[in-house]
Amino acid sequence: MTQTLLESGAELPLLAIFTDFDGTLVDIAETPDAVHVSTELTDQINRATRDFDHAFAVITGREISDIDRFLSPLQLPIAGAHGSQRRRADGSMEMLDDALVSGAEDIVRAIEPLAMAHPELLIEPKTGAVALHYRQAPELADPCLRAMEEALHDHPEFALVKGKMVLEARPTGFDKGAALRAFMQEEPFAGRTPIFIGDDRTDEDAFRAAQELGGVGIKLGPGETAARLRIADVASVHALLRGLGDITHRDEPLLAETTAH
Ligand SMILES: O=P(O)(O)OC[C@H]1O[C@H](O[C@H]2O[C@H](CO)[C@@H](O)[C@H](O)[C@H]2O)[C@H](O)[C@@H](O)[C@@H]1O
Repeated sequence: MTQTLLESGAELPLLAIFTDFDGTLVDIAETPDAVHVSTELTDQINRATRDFDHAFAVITGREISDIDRFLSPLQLPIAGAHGSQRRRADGSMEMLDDALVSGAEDIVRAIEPLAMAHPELLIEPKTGAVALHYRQAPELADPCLRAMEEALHDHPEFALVKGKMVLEARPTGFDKGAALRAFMQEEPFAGRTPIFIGDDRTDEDAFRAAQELGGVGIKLGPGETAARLRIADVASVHALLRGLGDITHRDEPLLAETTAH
């Protein structure tokens, strides 16, 4: 993509970078807590926030507190739990309705019997959302689906979303696309060209939103997608962020000017 932007002869627009976390910034691991976050990655994200004038945000299915813990000491703008939690660039939080918080707690209670009968299953409760993981027991995908569908039957204010070996309940009306649009109305994102990088079905809303706002979606890995561009793997995402940062950062030009003699 860098090449395309440069070859077009146009000036590189000011970019707003949005990225998914699991499967995009870090490789997928066997359990949610087992992901590896290197100090190189936190250093690189720190540098990216500077390169993109702080217009760098994570839009994830995880809780905001989870991402803070993994990327400590960084405190980025983050949309968590698929957009139902949001911390703006100025640090202020968008508050979620109490009814949705207790609705998610109800859903946890409804699926607990299945998880207790099968200790390989993992419930990840979130503020205003719930994930049911079956990576350790793929054969339980169908019973998990039935349990989530039944739990959501009493909670039409929640939608079921399917991720990588996980079923999630998130409040209707919230998704990663809506979160990206909300960021794009605020400083320091407003007026910039959005790029969203993600790897999963739940990222499709954000690919579309970025592209409708004049930017581009970049899908990691195979599979049908609305994203206009693809990238191979997590290492390539890190390289792309580095490369874009290098050509964007105005104080440290990638190419030094030559002195005429
Ligand atoms: O939107 P994302 O940042 O991609 O988050 C999606 C979900 O990621 C986590 O689960 C996934 O990653 C785990 C660790 O690699 C893996 O064990 C699991 O099977 C995946 O589904 C996270 O636990 C969820 O809360 C996120 O919604």
